[in-house]
Amino acid sequence: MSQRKLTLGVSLKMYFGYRQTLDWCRQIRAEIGRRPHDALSALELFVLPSFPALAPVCELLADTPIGVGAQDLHWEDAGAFTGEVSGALLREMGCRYVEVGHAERRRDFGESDERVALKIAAALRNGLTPVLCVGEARQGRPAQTIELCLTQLEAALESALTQRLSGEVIVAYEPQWAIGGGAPAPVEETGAVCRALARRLQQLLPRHDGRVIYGGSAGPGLLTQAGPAFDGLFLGRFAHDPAAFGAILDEAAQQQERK
Ligand SMILES: O=C(CO)COP(=O)(O)O
Repeated sequence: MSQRKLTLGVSLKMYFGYRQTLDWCRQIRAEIGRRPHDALSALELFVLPSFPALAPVCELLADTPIGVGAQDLHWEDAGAFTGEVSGALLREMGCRYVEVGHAERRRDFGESDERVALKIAAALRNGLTPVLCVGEARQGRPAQTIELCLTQLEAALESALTQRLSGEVIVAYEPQWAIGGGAPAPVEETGAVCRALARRLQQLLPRHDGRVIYGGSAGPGLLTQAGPAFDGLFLGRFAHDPAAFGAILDEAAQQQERK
């Protein structure tokens, strides 16, 4: 577990306009540039902007350690699917990651476990690393939460495993009730869920390192507080300030050094 790369991801959701996205990426690039290369080389970093900003963001971040990905994909690689974007296209344009099954997509766009599973398979088939989001809708007892999240994880990987697809999968554990709030869920609870998910992920994909990162009002200070409980963070609003992202980078670098 301690050998896993600490991972920091940011989803910009639909918060920023086009120019704002590019400005933010330039500032993030500057934050990266201010830090010694060695401190960052042990981390895995990715950013997920809106679809129309993907091409310029790929270009802007090409010479940095930050990978780029999309917030969604279709489960087919081509065809009559108006308004959709395929994993094949994402890969072709330089994306390395794709988010699948975020709570907002499950809740607002009716994304079922079956669709999530097909999208995970599409991501792996196209050489993209899926960032699979799981998490409970309401705060419950830890044992219940773990069971629910393990069920979501198994359902999400079912198509990929049946098709014998393999590849790195990053799981983002995001308790839905902690998303968009003022503070993250308590580390004592989320740490146990992350560890249970990591164990199962490694059983399901034994050849991969199976990282489980935490998301839901995550911000500066959380990684230090959580210690080895998380393999990293999936950030939203609290990474909008580039300086806050820089502070989280420093925490991650320090933590990686201690491993
Ligand atoms: O959903 C999230 C990341 O995908 C978390 O968002 P917030 O950190 O803004 O709550």
